[in-house]
Amino acid sequence: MTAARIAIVYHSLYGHTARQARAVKAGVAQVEGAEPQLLTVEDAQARWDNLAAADAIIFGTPTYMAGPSAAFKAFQDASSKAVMARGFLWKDKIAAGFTNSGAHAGDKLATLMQLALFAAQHGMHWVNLALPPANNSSRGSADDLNRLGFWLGAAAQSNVDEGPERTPPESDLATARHLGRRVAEATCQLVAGRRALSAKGLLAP
Ligand SMILES: Cc1cc2nc3c(=O)[nH]c(=O)nc-3n(C[C@H](O)[C@H](O)[C@H](O)COP(=O)(O)O)c2cc1C
Repeated sequence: MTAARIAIVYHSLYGHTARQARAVKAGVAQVEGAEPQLLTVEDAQARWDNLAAADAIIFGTPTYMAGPSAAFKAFQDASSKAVMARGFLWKDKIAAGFTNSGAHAGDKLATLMQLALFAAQHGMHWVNLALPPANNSSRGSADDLNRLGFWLGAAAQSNVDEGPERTPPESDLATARHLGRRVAEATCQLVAGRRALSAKGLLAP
């Protein structure tokens, strides 16, 4: 069986989003046949061929000033020349996203929307979170999966006076694992479907 290759490209200045990225990777690794590869934005810009060979790319960045961090944006901008101009190399790959910030809302939605638009510019298929919003009733709690109530991707909140060994909380890391697992499942289905069509000579070039 051909493995589904899933790259996770992220930036993290202080380590909090890096913890979230490792949780996404752990979720991918839960799915048989899925091979995660964790890359910082700096690594990724030295290994564009790795990303071109991936079946899915999950993008992760802290929310800084209501959007992706400058380092993540530099990676996005570099992809114009290294990916789009070289022949739309990410077209038809699966994409998803996650972000982490200090405030509970913190304008994280703006970051996830920017990541989804970025994926659309590359012709990728966006996979959402598919979890009900939680922590929104008298029976809810901050321990709930998707406690921050996002749909487009996985969100995490890190207290600004605590290091990454203490924050984000386990509920946000579990939400990140959920996203990784969901992307891995969707990617394995896509890879298997393409292989089946190819065997029948029905896959469009
Ligand atoms: C330049 C800068 C801008 C920030 N802007 C936001 C923001 O718009 N919303 C928010 O909730 N937190 C904001 N924060 C807090 C960070 O998102 C938060 O500390 C996050 O955990 C940092 O992630 P990192 O450790 O992966 O770098 C900002 C922090 C910095 C340094």
